[in-house]
Amino acid sequence: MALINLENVTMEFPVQAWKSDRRRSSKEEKPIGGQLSSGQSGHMVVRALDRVSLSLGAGDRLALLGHNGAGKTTLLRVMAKLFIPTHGRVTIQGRVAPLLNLGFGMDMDSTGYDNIFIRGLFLGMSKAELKKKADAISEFSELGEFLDLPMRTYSSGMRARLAFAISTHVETDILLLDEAVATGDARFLRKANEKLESFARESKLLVLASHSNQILRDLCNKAVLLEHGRIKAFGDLEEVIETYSASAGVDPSHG
Ligand SMILES: Nc1ncnc2c1ncn2[C@@H]1O[C@H](COP(=O)(O)OP(=O)(O)OP(=O)(O)O)[C@@H](O)[C@H]1O
Repeated sequence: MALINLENVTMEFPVQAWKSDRRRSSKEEKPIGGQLSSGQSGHMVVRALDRVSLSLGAGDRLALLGHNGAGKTTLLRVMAKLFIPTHGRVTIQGRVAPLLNLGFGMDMDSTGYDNIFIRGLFLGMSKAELKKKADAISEFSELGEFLDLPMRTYSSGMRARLAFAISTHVETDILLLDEAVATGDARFLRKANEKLESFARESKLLVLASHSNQILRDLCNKAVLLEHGRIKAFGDLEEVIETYSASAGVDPSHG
């Protein structure tokens, strides 16, 4: 079973007392960020998502498009239940694998090998499942003897390799992906991208945020365009890419 249902979801972040005398002419103004305003309590808030309603089921591979700060990552985090929305309802059915922040659920003082179990359990895998998969994960990470050393001794690329290897070996119904997760050296990056593609194709429901039309075209069949936290367009991927490209004044065949 794979289902995501969002009803009127609004996400506001309180921000420090904020005062800006900046004035921008409408000519200069480019879309950026969520909506800055005064919230119900009178404190300043950034409204990152504004009454978002969305219903997704098995077979849907949704691309999230939008300018910097449009709300893509916030939406993924709400779907992963890492953020509880300020208003609205989120219903998720099925096992969720969030590939949003690869560092979540890792213990820097434990060895790389132990972290396979720590992060694997955090992602919802059972001990028995992890025992079966530990060798494949170790092999995919290519960390060899380094797996017996504490993670704090790893370079950031080595940490990313291990986190990536663990996350992509989870059996899942729903995969939530932020494009920024694939990292490492050039050779590992190629291998990581191939793994990501096969992982995305196997998962029943995929939501992917990316600024690369090529990646979105490879993996997705539907799209949402967000603008200042609101859904501006939803539907066929090519049509939404066209709408976004037209509003940003760029060629849809690029990127
Ligand atoms: N923890 C936070 N505290 C305050 N504001 C936040 C927080 N997280 C996100 N925001 C704000 O919410 C808005 C949406 O941010 P989000 O990261 O979801 O955008 P995005 O579409 O993923 O952007 P990008 O393409 O640049 O990664 C932005 O205005 C951002 O400043």
